[in-house]
Amino acid sequence: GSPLPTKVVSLSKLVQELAINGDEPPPRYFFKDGKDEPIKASPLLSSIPIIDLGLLSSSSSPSTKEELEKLRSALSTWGCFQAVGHGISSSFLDEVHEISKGFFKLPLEEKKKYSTTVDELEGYGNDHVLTEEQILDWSDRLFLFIYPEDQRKLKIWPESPKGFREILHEYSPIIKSIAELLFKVMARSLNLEENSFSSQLGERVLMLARFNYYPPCPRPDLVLGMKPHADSSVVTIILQDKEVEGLQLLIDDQWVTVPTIPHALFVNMGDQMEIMSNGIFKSPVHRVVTNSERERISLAVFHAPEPEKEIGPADGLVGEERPRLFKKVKKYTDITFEYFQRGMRAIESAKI
Ligand SMILES: O=C(O)CCC(=O)C(=O)O
Ligand SMILES: [Fe+2]
Repeated sequence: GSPLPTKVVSLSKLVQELAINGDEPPPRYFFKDGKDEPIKASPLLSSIPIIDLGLLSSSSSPSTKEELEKLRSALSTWGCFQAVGHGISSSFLDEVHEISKGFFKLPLEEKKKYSTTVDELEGYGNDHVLTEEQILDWSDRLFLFIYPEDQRKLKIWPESPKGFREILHEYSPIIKSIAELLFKVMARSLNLEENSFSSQLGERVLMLARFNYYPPCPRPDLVLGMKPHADSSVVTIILQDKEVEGLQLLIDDQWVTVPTIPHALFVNMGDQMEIMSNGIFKSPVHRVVTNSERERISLAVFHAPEPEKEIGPADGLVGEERPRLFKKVKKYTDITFEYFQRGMRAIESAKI
């Protein structure tokens, strides 16, 4: 299994159960106490970069070079981009979205067969509660490890809706190969050897799928779907809801909404990529807001190194003009959960 690093006091109630009657959310969910500014977004001043993966995967042509430059610039300013030209059919992505939705639509008793427990990360549930003060997120989740393949815990892979498992088995290698392509082109964009990042990560990388379900919330001004955080992953690849926005990025101290682009994949850097790139690529702080009318569903896939691998700034990125910013880290994800629940950034602990 995947034991949690810190002592978990309890599991919180499923948000879906709280959302049924449209009652006022309990104060434990109030991210804002009503005294400060309510939760809102600022207008997006420049748009989030859109990168064509098709151009990046072709061999050197002038447009590949241009796209690599665009990628480097996107990752060193925003730390994220919308990926198009990824080669996955729109109908398959729709199927992935539909089965995710289908799972959360199942009766509660059916979903509870896959429930997480106090000492497991995997499964269906909600926030693991570490302290009484912890502010809870307005979302339910289904967490499943998809790699290493021989560690898939099929007994908690939902049997319904029909086709769920098959679709996740099919989606997993596709996302894995996109991540592998990204590691290569990210290295190339920094004039490094193609395997500079992937060789640090090892053969048996961990990949974790998180299906996020955000029910409508009667108090979007006070309650967040997911608290501000940066991902502890190397990269995260998200299939966003096609219709309902909710993801926001913290850019220059302002929260800006990520627009939905049907069938694009939203890619963001995690802290471990910020570390490996010696701070050149940014791991953006983001959050998810709620809305009172519509539910929202997303599927995030997190990519992490083989657990015994130590990762650190790539050699080619450390020099006289660019001092080493980070220590080497190992099992980085284990430390981040506690930082997150305390509202702190784990990457601070890796800084020299
Ligand atoms: O729901 C989303 O779009 C983003 C979710 C997220 O940030 C996460 O799962 O870490
Ligand atoms: Fe995230």
